[in-house]
Amino acid sequence: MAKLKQIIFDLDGTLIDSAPDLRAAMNVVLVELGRQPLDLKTVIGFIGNGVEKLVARSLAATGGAEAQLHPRALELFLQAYAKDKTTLTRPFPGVFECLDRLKEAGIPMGLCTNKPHGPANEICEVMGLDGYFGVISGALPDVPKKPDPAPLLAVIDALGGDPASTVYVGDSAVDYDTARAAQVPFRLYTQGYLNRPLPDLDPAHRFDDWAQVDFIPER
Ligand SMILES: O=C(O)COP(=O)(O)O
Ligand SMILES: [Mg+2]
Repeated sequence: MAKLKQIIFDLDGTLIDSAPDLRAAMNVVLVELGRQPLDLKTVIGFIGNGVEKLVARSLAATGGAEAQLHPRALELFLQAYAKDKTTLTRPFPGVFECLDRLKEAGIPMGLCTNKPHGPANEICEVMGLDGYFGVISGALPDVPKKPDPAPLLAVIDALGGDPASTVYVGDSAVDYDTARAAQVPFRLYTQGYLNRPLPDLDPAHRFDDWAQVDFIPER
């Protein structure tokens, strides 16, 4: 890898443990539709490809994802999540200390998430994460999502860097696929929402503790 110039993070399952609020909002929808609520582990398995997929997978798991039901379920989900985005959400241990170290080292940082752009920005603000990032990029309608490399490449560009000297830090196979497609070095946080094994990923490129990880060893 070229000398690290900038670092970009995924949000859900990487910096924040947001699944409990995603599950709560999803269960508001399911109960409203007369379906059974889902447990946390099941919902975690559905996170990573954006809210449209989360809703579709939750419908499929509770009686069927009829195409005509999806838009209404998505609208109900977004309403419920807008009301209650951070009540049960917490940063993973050591995240802020790590971001502080990188900020002190003068490393430009960005965020690239499949969470919708509005909620992603609001959550970062409420949780005090917004001050670390030069760019916060969330999902927008009709714009490709990860694993398409476009959103990650756009953040790299906006920060003024290039793929080879960037690290993308994520928790999912979607993030891994995105980094590969963008030819960006990748680090996996193993305590997030990984729902597909990544046998090709070098063990040295995985970490399970934000307090221990050193993204800039070549300093
Ligand atoms: O919204 C999702 O499905 C996942 O969001 P993430 O890209 O921050 O992990
Ligand atoms: Mg994630």
